[in-house]
This record gives sequence, C-alpha cells and structure tokens, in this order.
Amino acid sequence: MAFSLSSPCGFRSDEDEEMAVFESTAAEHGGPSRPGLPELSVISPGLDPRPSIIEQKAVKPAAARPGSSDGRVEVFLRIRPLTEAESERGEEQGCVAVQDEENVLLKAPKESHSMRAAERGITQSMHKFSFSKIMGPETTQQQFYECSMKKMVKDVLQGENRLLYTYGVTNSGKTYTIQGSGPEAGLLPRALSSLFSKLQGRLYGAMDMKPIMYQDVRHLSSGEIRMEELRRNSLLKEDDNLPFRRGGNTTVWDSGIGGLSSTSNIATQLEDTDGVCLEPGSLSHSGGDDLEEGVQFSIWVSFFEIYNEFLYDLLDASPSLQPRKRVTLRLGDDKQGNPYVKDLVWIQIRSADEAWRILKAGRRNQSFASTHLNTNSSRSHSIFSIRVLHVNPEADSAKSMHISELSVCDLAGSERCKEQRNGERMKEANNINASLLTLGRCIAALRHNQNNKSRPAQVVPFRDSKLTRVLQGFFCGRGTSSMVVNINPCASIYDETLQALKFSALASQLVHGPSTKTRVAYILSLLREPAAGGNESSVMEDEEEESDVEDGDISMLNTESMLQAIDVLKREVQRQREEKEVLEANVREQVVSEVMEVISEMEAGYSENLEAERALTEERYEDKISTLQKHLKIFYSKELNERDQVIECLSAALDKTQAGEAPPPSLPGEDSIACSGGLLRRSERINKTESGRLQVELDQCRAELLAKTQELTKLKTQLEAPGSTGTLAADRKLEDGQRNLRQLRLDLQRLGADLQSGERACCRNTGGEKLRQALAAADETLAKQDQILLELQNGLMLVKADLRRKAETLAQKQLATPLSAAHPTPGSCNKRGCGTTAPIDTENRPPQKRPFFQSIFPTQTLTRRCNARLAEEANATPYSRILRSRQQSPPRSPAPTPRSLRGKY
Ligand SMILES: Nc1ncnc2c1ncn2[C@@H]1O[C@H](COP(=O)(O)OP(=O)(O)OP(=O)(O)O)[C@@H](O)[C@H]1O
Repeated sequence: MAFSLSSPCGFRSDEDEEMAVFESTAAEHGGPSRPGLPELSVISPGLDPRPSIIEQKAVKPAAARPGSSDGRVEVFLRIRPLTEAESERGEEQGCVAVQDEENVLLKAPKESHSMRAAERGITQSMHKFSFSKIMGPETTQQQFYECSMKKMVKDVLQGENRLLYTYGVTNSGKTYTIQGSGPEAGLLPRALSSLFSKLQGRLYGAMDMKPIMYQDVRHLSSGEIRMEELRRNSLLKEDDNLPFRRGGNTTVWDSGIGGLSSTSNIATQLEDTDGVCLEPGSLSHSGGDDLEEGVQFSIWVSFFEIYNEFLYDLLDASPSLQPRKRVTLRLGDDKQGNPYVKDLVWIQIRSADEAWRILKAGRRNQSFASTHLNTNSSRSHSIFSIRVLHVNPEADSAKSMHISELSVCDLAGSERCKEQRNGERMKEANNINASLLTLGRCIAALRHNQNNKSRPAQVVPFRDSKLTRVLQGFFCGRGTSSMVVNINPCASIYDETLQALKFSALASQLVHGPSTKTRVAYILSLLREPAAGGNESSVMEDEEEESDVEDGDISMLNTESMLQAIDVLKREVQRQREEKEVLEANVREQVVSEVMEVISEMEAGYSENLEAERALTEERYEDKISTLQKHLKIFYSKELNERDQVIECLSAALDKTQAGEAPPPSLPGEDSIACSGGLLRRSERINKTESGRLQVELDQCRAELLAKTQELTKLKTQLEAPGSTGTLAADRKLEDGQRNLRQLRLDLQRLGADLQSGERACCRNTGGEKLRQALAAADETLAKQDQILLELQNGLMLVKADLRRKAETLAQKQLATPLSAAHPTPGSCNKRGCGTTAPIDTENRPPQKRPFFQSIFPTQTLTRRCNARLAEEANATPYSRILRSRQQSPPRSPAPTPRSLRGKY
C-alpha cells in the first residue's frame, strides 16, 4: 500500500505522488504497530512507485545503482558523530539506523513532531531512504573523499564540468565535509591536492590566458598580467599576515546591507593548519596518466558567497580590520544565455598550498555567525570554483583551448526561522530557506520534465533565486552534479533531518541532462541527416565516423561543416519553434477548455446554491406570512366583535329613538374612532335638520336686517332735516353704524356661506371632523356678529342720546318762540318743524311705543321694560332669539367650542 509524504522543504509538487514511497511492516523494525497504517516508508531514489518496479529493486544490478551508470544524480549521505555534549544531553536515541551502505532507517523519537503525527495516524514513525552511498559517523575525511570526489577531479581534468554541493540542517557537518577541520582536511583541500598532484609537470605557468564569463577565455596583455600577479600576491601575502593565524580571532566587515557592520567570528577550522594536511599515502595513486597528451593545464580559482540574496566576492581586495563596504556582484548571461557572475575575481594558482591559502583568505570574508545550534554557522551559500584551462601550446589556438570546471558549493543549513531570536539571523534564515526551497522546486520541475517527456514541460524556476541561477548550468547538461546530504543524528532535530532526507530523495531521482558531448553527437547526427537518403555504405561510414567524433568537440569540424551545421541547426530551431507553437496552441486550447469546464461547474454550483437559497427564503417568508395572517385574523376578529357591539348598541338606541323615546345618553367615547362610523351617520342626519333650521333663521335675519337698514336710512333722512351743525357728530356715528351694518351684512353672508359649506359637508358625508370644523367656524362667525351688533347697538345709543339732546334743544327753542311754535307756518312746518316733530315726539314717547328701538336695542331697552319685552318675545326672530340667549347668559359665555357644538347634537 502506498502513501505520500510531504514535499521536502515544505513545497509540494506532483513528485509527491510519483515519489517512490513504499511501506513494509513495522513489526520487523520493532516499531509500535497500529492497525491500518504501516509504520515504515521507503524512499528509494532509484525506484519507481509502481509495484511492478518494486520487484526490480531486489534484482537491481550493481551497475544500476543511483548515481552510477544509469545517469542518475549521485547523492551521498554523511552522518556526523554526536559530540560529547550532545550525548550527555541524551540526543542519542537511535533515530538514525544505517542498514547497509545504501539504506538508512529513520525512526521518529518520542518527542518529535513526526511521532506525534504518526500517533495521530497522519504519517509514519519510520522512514527508509536509499542513497548512492552512506557514510556513517566513523567515516574519515579521506574515505569520504575517495568515494565521492576523487572521480570528479579526474573527470574535470578530462574536460568535464562537475558540481558537488552539500545539503543539510544547520550544524550537520556541511562545512566540515567541504573544508574540514584541523588536520581533517575536507573534500575541497583534498581535491585541490589531488588536482595538483595529477598535474605535476603539466601546469601551464604563464598567466596570459584568463577564464571569463561562463566558460570563455581572454588573452591578457602584459599590463593585465602584471595586475593579475599583484592581486594574486597580495592575497597570498594577506594569508601570511593573518592576525589570527592561530586562535580564531574576530574580523569585522560590512554586510553591505544597511551599511551596518556585522561581526564574523572566523572559524578556526582552516586556521589550525598551515597547509593541506593529508594523510600519508592518500594521493599515492593519483598519477596523471590519464591526462590528454600534449595538453597543459592552467588552474584558476574563484570564491564567492550568496548572502541574503546578494553576491559577494570573497577574494576581492584585501581584508581589513576596519569595517568596509562590500561590493555586490551581479549576474549576467553570455551570448548563449549561460549565466555567470560578472566581475568575479579569478586567481591563478600553481600549487595546492597556494590554493589552500587563497581558500583561507576567502573564508575570512565569509559570513559566519553564532546561532543557537552552531557557534560557527555559515550564514551564506559559498561557492568555490576551480577552472581548468586545457592548453595545447602546439595546436592552433582556436582549437587548442578547452575549459572545464569543478565547483564546490557549501550550502547554508536549513533551519527553523522561529528559533532565531536575532533579527539579522532571522532574515538570514529566511533567505537561506527561500533559496533552498527554490532549489527544491527546480529539482522537482527538472524531474517532472524528465519523467513526463510527452507532457508539456514545466518551467524550471532557476531565476527565482541567485543560488539556482548560478548553478543552472550544472542542471542543464553543461555538467553533472553530486549531492552530499549531511545529517546530525540528534533526536532534537529529527524533524528537520527528515525533511532534508526527503529533499535528497527527490534530488536522487534526477537524471543528468545530456552532456555537451552528446550535443556534439546530436549536431553531427543532424548533419548526417541529409545524407541519410544515400547508399548504405555511406551510412555505415557515417556510423563509424560518429563513434569516432562522439567524444570530440564541435570545434573539431572544419569551416564548411560548421556552416552546414549552422544551417541545419537553424532549420532545426525553426522546426522546434513551430512544434512549440503547435504545442502552445494545444496547451492554450486545453487550458481554455479546462477553464470553461471549471466555469460551467462553478455556474452550476452557483445556480444550485441560488436555488437552495431561494427555496429557503421562500420557506422563511411563507412562515412569516402565515404568522402575520394569524395575527391579523385575531386582530380583525377582535375589531369585528367590538364593532358588532357598537352596532348593537346603536341599533338599540335607534330603535328607542324610533319608538319616540328620548335619545340615549351618549356612549362613552362616542367620538372615538371605533364608534365614529355609526355616530357620524346619526350626527349627519341631525346636522342636516339643524342646518335647515339655521338656514331659515339666517334668511329671517337677513330680512330683518334689511328692514332695519331701511328704517335707519329713513331715520337718517329725518335727522338730516333740521340742518343743525350740532348733528355732525351724530351723522358721523350714523355713518359708522352703517359701516358696521355693512360689515354685519358681509359677516352674515359669510355665515350663510359657512352654513352652506357645513351643509355640503353634511351632504357629502366627508366625515364628522370636517362638519365639526364647519360648525365651529359658523359658531365663531356668530360670535363675531354678536360683537359687531353690540358695537352697532352702542353706536346707536349714542345717536339716540344725541337725538334726545337735539330734541330737547328744539323743545327749548319752541318754548322760547311760542308764537312760531303755536302757529307754525306751513312752510316752516314742512321744512323744519313738521319734518322733525314726528321723530321728536317719537323720541319723547315711552320706548315701548317705538318698535324700531325696541327691536334694535333689546338689551338696554327691554331690561327697563320687562313687560314690553315679554310682549315682544312672541314676535322675536330666531336670530334675535339667539342673540338674546347669548346676551342673557351672565357673564358673557365664551364662544362655543366645536366640542360644545358637537354636544348639542
Ligand atoms: N564527521 C564529523 N566528524 C567530526 N566532527 C564533525 C563532523 N561533522 C561535523 N562535525 C562538527 O560538527 C560541528 C558542526 O559542523 P559544521 O559547522 O560543518 O556544520 P554546518 O552544517 O556547516 O553548519 P551550518 O550550516 O550552520 O554552517 C563542527 O564543530 C564540526 O567540527
């Protein structure tokens, strides 16, 4: 049964599914057994996950081992021994068990995250990994060199490009493996020693050719040669003058970031040795017999680091005790698109000792810091490169030069960022982990492309980090790479170790890309293609030729063949471009169709959701409506009951009214809205009757007023007759009275209009309130009329008094002139006496004998003449009755309110 593991370094790819992951029973490994979940995963670099290939493992021939002739990347595992302190801390819990020289078993310790995950059934407590070669804690540096790097040196001298890089958790022994410590020289010094040992007598001592860019060579002028010499000597002298030649002192340099100095405690690992200290006989068999005849070798080295995604040359200028700003290097591409580090310093070396000293000089500039896991932790990826110029002094210069390279990369250790207390350390750890993650992604993509040739190729994200960009050439066929995985068997970092091993398992499934030689063969095969249609013998010849030149260089071809090759390659490029276009079109089509599918699925999903939502909403609102209906039903049934009661009450009252009984006492709250319907109908009927009555009264008032006005006019005429100047005031008052009367008339007209509108309001049945308002307005108008009439009355009283005075004056005059009074002339009588006699007499008569004043001034006149008033009572008009009733109520009652009016009805 297969299961997948999480990707190394936290990334995930389809490799997870394809990774060879198998389980065996846990019982045989002594692990706790749980039903249903196997306890052991086997991660084998050379195996396919399919069961059919599992069997191949058993019969796998030695030649097919990873990293050997099957073209797979070599991955070595090196387990460092526990230190005394670590042993005392109880870090030895047997979590790393080497089974044989290829297989190792990792058992999760109790406290580890993996064990907790295993207990929850998420993963296994044991993992088995296979490697090209496993070197246990007891392995010496020499043994490790022998099995890992020795052959690489040989290959480089034969013109190949090789890369060796170390990968592992911090404090796992990467730097120890590469550089060594004290007398235990690491892989790099050993390789340098081996190289120079092989090149004895074959070194090209002149410095007139220098490697530049990716793998080009430049001929130096004499001035440039002098400059190169100076630089080289200064670096070597620096090493002689080291202030901390023995003792691990401190040097200070500027990180170049933020301009702040960072302290680097230079490791003492290399400082303890004056020279390469190799075990006796370690290079005894390293003769240069297999080197090409007649070729000389010029060795150049460079050393740089990638710190926080910035490139720094470790061999640039001399180190100083003062802080200084370091210059960052940039990456560039040559014409073929091969990446290289611009302005990188290359130093020619002529012996292993010189190389050793240059390495130490560079190492002084490297970024180290003390972390919680390693007191001397590399905070950068460092790359030491050895370029070998293959010079054939006898051959034509164009054909003589060949360059090969050996690069050794000491990767910074992966670590948990959260464990870094220091901000700078945290930043470094982030950058380290990010670049390692990119390396993992590149390897995963390469592996995917190798395993899925029929499927569209994945883009390998080399450009995502400086590290992968620098190493790109080794992963793309311009060389081969080998990996050393360093692990620390401490139980406390088991989880990190497991991740590192998973990463290595992925890397070990990589197959090297076609080498440059294969490319030559490919170009030659293309050249032969046009001739393929020729006769058989020529094909045979070609085949023979192919076997001859396959190992050669394309520069071996003559100009004509080269031009031909260029033409063929152009055509090939065109063909491949067209192929790619078709492929891209297909990919686009597929993507579009997949996206459309996704969109239609999403649409379907949305419409389903919408439908469900709609149904839900409908249901919710239906519930609400039914609840509302229920409440309304209750409310209206209550209302209906109340109305029924009111109706019953009103119909009982109506029955009684019809039966001639007295109207029932008004219901409590009859003006309330609940009872207003029935009451309004009743009050409308009453209002109609009352309006009719008021109308009649109004008409009578009008007629009465008309009569009074006529009488007043007549009186005025009579008063004007004496022609006395003393009557002017009375005249004015009379005019006032007339004005008042006109006003009274107008008001009465308005009253009539109001009454009519009240009547209309009743007729239209527009509601009790309007009727009430109309009645209130009419009431107010009546009050105003009342007031005006009173004023008029007063005015007339004054007129009356004035007339009386005039009458008295006239009487006195008549007494003074008895003759004229006893015998008035007809003319005078007509003109003055006769005309005024009647009124004067009238005035002097008792008031009850003067109907005009009695009717106009009922209050004052009749109060003194009760009998006369009683007599007139019977003849009083409705209007005068209203006025009288109002005037009689002492004190004057306020204007009736609409409520009091309503109360009448
Ligand atoms: N095979 C070994 N034998 C003896 N000591 C070792 C071995 N490997 C590592 N050590 C010791 O372990 C310590 C840590 O090693 P080293 O500094 O090389 O780790 P590292 O992986 O480079 O750490 P970092 O990534 O933090 O730089 C050193 O003191 C080193 O001497």
